[in-house]
Amino acid sequence: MREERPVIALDLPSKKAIEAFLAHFPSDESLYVKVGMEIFYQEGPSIVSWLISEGHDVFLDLKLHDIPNTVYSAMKGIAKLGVSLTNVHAAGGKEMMEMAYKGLQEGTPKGQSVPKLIAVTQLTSTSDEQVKQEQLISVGLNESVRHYAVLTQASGLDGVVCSAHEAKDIKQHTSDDFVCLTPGIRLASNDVGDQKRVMTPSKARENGSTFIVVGRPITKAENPYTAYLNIKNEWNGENH
Ligand SMILES: O=C(O)c1cc(=O)[nH]c(=O)n1[C@@H]1O[C@H](COP(=O)(O)O)[C@@H](O)[C@H]1O
Repeated sequence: MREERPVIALDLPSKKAIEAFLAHFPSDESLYVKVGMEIFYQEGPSIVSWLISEGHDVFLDLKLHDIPNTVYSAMKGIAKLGVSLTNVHAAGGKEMMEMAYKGLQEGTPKGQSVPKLIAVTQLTSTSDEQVKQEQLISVGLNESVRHYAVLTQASGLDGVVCSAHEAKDIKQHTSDDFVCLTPGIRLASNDVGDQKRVMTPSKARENGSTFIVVGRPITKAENPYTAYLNIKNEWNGENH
């Protein structure tokens, strides 16, 4: 089911910076936030428990990619943190993804729900040219993304990270309820930055994204709450 709240990427250097950022939002507003490498490697798991205790849902984006046994053990630990969603790289392979899922299931404390698990196909900062020339995947980006999505589903995971450009094709080759979490979201007026495959919130909705992830257009905005609402309204088709 489509998540109505854009997931805010908390790509900030410290808990203090996150506190200052969240002060722009009404204190009773429950957000869906993403904890990624930048903040996790500074603050550790306590940043996750703090955000959850503040009433937010957390996507823990650590993009695990290692041998199956290491990913299995890491996921057993992640399962204890109470996050709603987490991820691995599909390039780690089917056995790694299956072990990641097993780790999450075994590590989740009784009575809690198992976090959703998704796999990164091709990063939204990657172009077709890079896929062909740097990764030597001659079939190109679209086919590589589709292949990873089908492999991810066959590994028992809930969905993938992809760009909104590929979401429609992925749903056709997997199923309607297969999660397509799409970063690289920009309003027509926003800077693209290092992203290559970008799309507006309304187009992402049309293409079947389940979640959109938005960082700098909100975190670097003069008024983050207004920027968040603009994106949220467009994502929910409420712009008139
Ligand atoms: O897994 C992710 O969240 C992710 C995958 C991907 O392919 N592309 C991508 O941009 N992301 C993350 O999504 C966020 C996008 O941030 P902005 O480009 O600032 O909106 C960053 O935190 C990235 O780490």
